[in-house]
Amino acid sequence: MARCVSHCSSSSTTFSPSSFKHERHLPRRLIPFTRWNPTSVSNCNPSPHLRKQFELKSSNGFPLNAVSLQDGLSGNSPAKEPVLSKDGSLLFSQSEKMESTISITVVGASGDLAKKKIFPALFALFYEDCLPEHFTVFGYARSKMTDEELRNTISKTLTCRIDKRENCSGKMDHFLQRCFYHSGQYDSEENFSDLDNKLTEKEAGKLPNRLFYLSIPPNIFVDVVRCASLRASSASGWTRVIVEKPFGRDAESSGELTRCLKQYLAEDQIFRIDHYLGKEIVENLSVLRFSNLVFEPLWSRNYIRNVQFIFSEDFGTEGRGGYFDNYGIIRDIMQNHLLQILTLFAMETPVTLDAEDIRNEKVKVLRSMRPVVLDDVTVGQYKGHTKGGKSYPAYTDDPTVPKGSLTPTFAAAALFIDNARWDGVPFLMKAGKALHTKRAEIRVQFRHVPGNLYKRNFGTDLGKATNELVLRLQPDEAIYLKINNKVPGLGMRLDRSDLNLLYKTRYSKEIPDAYERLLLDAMEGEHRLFIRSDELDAAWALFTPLLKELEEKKIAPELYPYGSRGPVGAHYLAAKHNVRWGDLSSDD
Ligand SMILES: NC(=O)C1=CN([C@@H]2O[C@H](COP(=O)(O)OP(=O)(O)OC[C@H]3O[C@@H](n4cnc5c(N)ncnc54)[C@H](OP(=O)(O)O)[C@@H]3O)[C@@H](O)[C@H]2O)C=CC1
Ligand SMILES: O=C1O[C@H](COP(=O)(O)O)[C@@H](O)[C@H](O)[C@H]1O
Repeated sequence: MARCVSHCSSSSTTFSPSSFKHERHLPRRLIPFTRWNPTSVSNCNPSPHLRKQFELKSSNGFPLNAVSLQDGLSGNSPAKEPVLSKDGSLLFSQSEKMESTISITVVGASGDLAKKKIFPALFALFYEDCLPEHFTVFGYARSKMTDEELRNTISKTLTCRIDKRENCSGKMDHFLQRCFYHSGQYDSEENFSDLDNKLTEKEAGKLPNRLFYLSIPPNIFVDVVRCASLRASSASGWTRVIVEKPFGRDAESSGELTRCLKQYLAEDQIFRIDHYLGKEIVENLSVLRFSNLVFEPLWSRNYIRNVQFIFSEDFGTEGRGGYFDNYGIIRDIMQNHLLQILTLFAMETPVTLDAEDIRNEKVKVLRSMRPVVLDDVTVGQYKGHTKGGKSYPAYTDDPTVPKGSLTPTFAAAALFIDNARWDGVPFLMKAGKALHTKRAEIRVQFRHVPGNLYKRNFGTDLGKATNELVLRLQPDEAIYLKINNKVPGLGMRLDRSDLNLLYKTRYSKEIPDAYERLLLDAMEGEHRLFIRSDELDAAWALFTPLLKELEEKKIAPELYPYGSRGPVGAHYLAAKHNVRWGDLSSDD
């Protein structure tokens, strides 16, 4: 982060804060409810007329046009307040209905994430008619490439998510024709000026809105934001920046990064992405809790014994060892993905579904939590293993990983929320690479039924008699509840069954990738699924002391074989808190 510090200090005298044009937000309640159709949220497909009027909908279901029209005030003229008609709909003058366009610049377009996730997500949005009529996609990186070469590269990863989709190849061609490439350095204002010229040309006099996606290593975030803000931000529309993790390595470096970004951007222009927040089941977590009477009353220490957040991958760092070794599994998965889900799980009912109301509740959870302590953590690292004649490498066999590295590829931790709702309930996290399976899930283990009448029928293992609610994020999205029931017949034998909502059998429509939802929300200016700076600070405050201690004390991770269930230390940790990992139980 040393570079960031120098930019910050030098820029504070040179540039005015927030060179990007600030956004103005229309209070959500001013958006006419008659036009909010929640059932169409995931199904863009607006009529061509609506698309012309920029009728995008975010995952919250709000139409975009209300935002884009008022965002599109030209120059520095003061914000015009929207006028409400008698029926509550918004009135705009004809001159304000200027056609707008969005330019999406993927910075780091030659990289892995851009190819694997960002371009395919943009194409999927285009395929589903979720992008506005006028849009352009630019790739930006140092690699030399022509427009055609970029199109060739990204065409290899574009897929119509379901086979045999109509017009897929035609739509791909149309999409690719909107994709362009500009080669430049990340710290060159001149190169960003050239990009600005190209963007302006493609915007063809329409109201320009610009979205930059920073799909680059974090040490160049601030350079890019500086150059883009000074040379390539929109003069009259909005400018927004999506920032990929990692947001620093600890509280200090993250705070420094935030300060540097805020030299050029207002908080509402920054979209800190955590792609787990865009996953379907994570979106469903709040719906499950707050729209079903049967769950919310149980959602507390009175009925819940423990909650588990589990992430496992059945492959190692493969190719990303260089990045990973500087971060480790706690920063890569726990401090962000799992902690974000935990806050959504544990938060109080927000006042509304607005981004600020939700994020306020999430911050309260984080601030009520105890910092994680070493005694409540176990770390591991995978070692080489041979199975069925096939050899699997150790983490330290990766040529980009320093020999003797102590970086954990596995961690388990117990966390606690010291508030009235969750006092004493262990929230366990477990995350690991090169394990026996790939999955991510939330498991909620409920308490025993008091004075259980059927104790006799369960035998001695009362742990099995309790209910467990599982939200499986991946693979095969599902929500299931383990219940006890009687085996049919004349006897009285009890069984354990799943009430199972398995998405693939319930819904024929395919589930969008998390990046689709998040990109759409960023275009809409919807921050609900992005991380606010105070959330980030609070998240780092929980993990920084632990991370420092692990590094200072050079804690050696427990080795576990590639493809195994992880180190045995995770079981001791769970047992210490009277917990059994649900994913390892025999009836799962
Ligand atoms: N890949 C993934 O699955 C995930 C990635 N991320 C994050 O997203 C961002 C992008 O990831 P990913 O695409 O894997 O990253 P890459 O390492 O592939 O980098 C992206 C591009 O940045 C340029 N670049 C790479 N290293 C440097 C450097 N040291 N200095 C200057 N430019 C460099 C390269 O482009 P060129 O040389 O052409 O300029 C490269 O193609 C990172 O912040 C990463 O942590 C987050 C979640 C998952
Ligand atoms: O952010 C990251 O996520 C991926 C896992 O994402 P998923 O959506 O495939 O579950 C992980 O592999 C990577 O290490 C991490 O940086």
